[in-house]
Amino acid sequence: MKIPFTKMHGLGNNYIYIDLFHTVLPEERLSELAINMSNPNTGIGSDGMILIHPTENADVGMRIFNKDGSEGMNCGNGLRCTAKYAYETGIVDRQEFTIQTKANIVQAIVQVNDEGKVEEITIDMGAPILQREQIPMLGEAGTTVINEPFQVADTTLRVTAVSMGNPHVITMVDAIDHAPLTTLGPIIEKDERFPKGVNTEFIEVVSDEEIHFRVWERGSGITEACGTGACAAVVAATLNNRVKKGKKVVVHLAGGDLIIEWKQDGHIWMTGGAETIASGIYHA
Ligand SMILES: N[C@H](CCC[C@H](N)C(=O)O)C(=O)O
Repeated sequence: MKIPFTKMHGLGNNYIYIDLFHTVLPEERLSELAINMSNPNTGIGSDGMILIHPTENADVGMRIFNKDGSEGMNCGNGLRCTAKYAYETGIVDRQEFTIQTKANIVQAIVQVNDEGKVEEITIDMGAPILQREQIPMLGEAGTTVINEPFQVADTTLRVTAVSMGNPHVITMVDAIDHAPLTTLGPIIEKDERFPKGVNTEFIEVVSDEEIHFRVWERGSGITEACGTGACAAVVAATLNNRVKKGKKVVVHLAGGDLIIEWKQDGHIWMTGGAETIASGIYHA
C-alpha cells in the first residue's frame, strides 16, 4: 500500500500526517501504521501519526496515534500543524475554523504571511478537566488533584493532575535540568493510579509569566514539546497560585516556546508555530 504523507512538527514534536480527504486507510491497520511509520530505522521516524479527516461536526477532524500505536485523545502541537495544513492545502478557506479531536471541538485562528503560508496559529483549547475521575486518576471521586503527595519509586512527589482531553500529571521542581524525567517518567506513565496511563510533566516556575517545561509522553516517551501538556502546566501552576488566570504565560519547552493563557472565561488559548518538514510516499 502506498500512502502519501506530510511530516510536520510543532516545536520539534513531530508527526506523520495523513490526509484522509484524499487518501483511504483501513481502520484496522492504523495502530500498526503508527508504529511502523514512527520507527526511525525502518520507517520515517516521528513521535507518532496524525490523521486529518473529514467530519460533519467541524471544518476538519484530527486523530492522533502515539509511536507505540495507542490512540491519544488530543494533541496541541498536532492541532497547530493540522490548522496550517488545512489552510495551506485549501481544506478550509478561512483563517478561523473548527477542528474536531476525539476529546472536543476547538477553534483555530491562523496568521498568514504575504506568500499565503501559515506562520503562527492560535487554538482555543477549551476548558481543562479537573475532576479526579475524569482525568482519570484513582481516588475519591468529585475531588481535584492539587499539590497532592504521590509516592513513586523511592520518592514522594507533590502532583497536580489536569486533563486537556488527555491526562497529564504535573510536578513543580526547583530546577528543570534536574527533573527526574527519564527515571520517573516511564514509571508514572504506567502507574495503576492512572487507569488510562498519563503524560508526565515537570515544570520550573520562573515567574508568574514564565515556566520551564519537560515531558515524558504517554505512548511516545520524551518529546521536544507537548501542547496539551503546556496548557495543563499553566493550569497546574495557576491552581498552585504560582501564575494568575487571565495572564499570558511563556512556556519554554525543549523545542521552543508557547504562549498559553488560561482566560477568565475558563478557556485556555495556545499560540505557537508549526512547520512542514517533508512530504512523500510511504510504502506500507
Ligand atoms: N504531543 C501532544 C500530546 C500527545 C498526547 C499523547 N501522548 C497521549 O495523550 O497519549 C501535544 O502536543 O499535546
